[in-house]
Amino acid sequence: MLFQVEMDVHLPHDMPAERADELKRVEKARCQQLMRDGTWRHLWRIAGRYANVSVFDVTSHDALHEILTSLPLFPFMTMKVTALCRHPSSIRDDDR
Ligand SMILES: O=C(O)C[C@H]1C=CC(=O)O1
Repeated sequence: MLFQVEMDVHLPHDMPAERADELKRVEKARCQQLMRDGTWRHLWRIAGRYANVSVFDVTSHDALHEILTSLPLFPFMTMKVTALCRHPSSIRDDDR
């Protein structure tokens, strides 16, 4: 099951820089682990914002919820989730 997830990051302005850097470091490691295993299919920065648009490939809604809520930056992000389905004109076999 594919889902588009738009994530907006809102780190508190008074968060110490070392704490923010550490959160970003562990978030990056987790993200790249999920990308390597095929769960986090796409990751794009939204130009001009501390936000991304991502595509996740998961087995269930519950699996997506578990992944998103366990991200290190989850407490500091707002997320918008959109279910995706195959477009009839797509030429990509893995778009499902
Ligand atoms: O930077 C972001 O968009 C937030 C988050 C998503 C991947 C990652 O490494 O951090």
